[in-house]
Amino acid sequence: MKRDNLQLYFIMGTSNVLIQKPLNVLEKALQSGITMFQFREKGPNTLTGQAYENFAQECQKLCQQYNVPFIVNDDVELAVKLGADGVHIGQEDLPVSMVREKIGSMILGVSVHSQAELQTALQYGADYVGIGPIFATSSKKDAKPPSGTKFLQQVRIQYPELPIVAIGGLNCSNAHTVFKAGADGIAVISAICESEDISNTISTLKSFSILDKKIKI
Ligand SMILES: Cc1ncc(COP(=O)(O)OP(=O)(O)O)c(N)n1
Ligand SMILES: Cc1nc(C(=O)O)sc1CCOP(=O)(O)O
Ligand SMILES: [Mg+2]
Repeated sequence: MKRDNLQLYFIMGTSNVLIQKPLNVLEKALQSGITMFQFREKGPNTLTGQAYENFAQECQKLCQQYNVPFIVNDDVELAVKLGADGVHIGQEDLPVSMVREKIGSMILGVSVHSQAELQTALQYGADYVGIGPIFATSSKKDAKPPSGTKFLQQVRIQYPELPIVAIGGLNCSNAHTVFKAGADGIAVISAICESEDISNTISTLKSFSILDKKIKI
């Protein structure tokens, strides 16, 4: 996995999309330039059983068409079954060591909030870390209190080459703060799911990254 893949990491499940069809939102986001996708079917009235698996597969197929990595949140068995590109886990999920054993060389993303969690993630070969919530979020009901950018800045100084994605309450008005703090990218749900103009939102969010700045020069 390259650090560039984290530039604009879109996370979505059916409960995040109220008006449009979830697959239409994903396709529009892919057309508009998201660089990574996480299937996160969590929250109220979520799909289960075969419908859950079918929806995951449809998301995966779309990601493959646009050559964007397809990452599964939490569900390691599903990721292995579908041959996903990777898995994202947090501190309440299976231990990092166990997940690495189950997924082999697939991409492994781990949420970290402290030095201890970071060291464990690195010890077992996390490919990237997720740091958040930076700002308040309404998309994760059990989210920790907003952390701001201090920990993110510390981790960047400590590990200049580590792929880091920031998450939690990020939008077109505040995303610049996390790129400035050293994040390679941002992970968002509501900024895209609730956008009235997905294409414009995505180009604005990406414009804060150094990758887009390099292209413009
Ligand atoms: C990119 C990214 N970062 C953090 C998270 C949060 O993971 P986790 O703490 O396991 O919470 P859930 O998403 O499982 O509710 C994430 N999913 N993605
Ligand atoms: C899935 C998730 N994880 C978080 C964390 O802090 O670990 S915050 C979050 C929700 C992000 O959604 P939005 O972009 O709508 O704030
Ligand atoms: Mg999790």
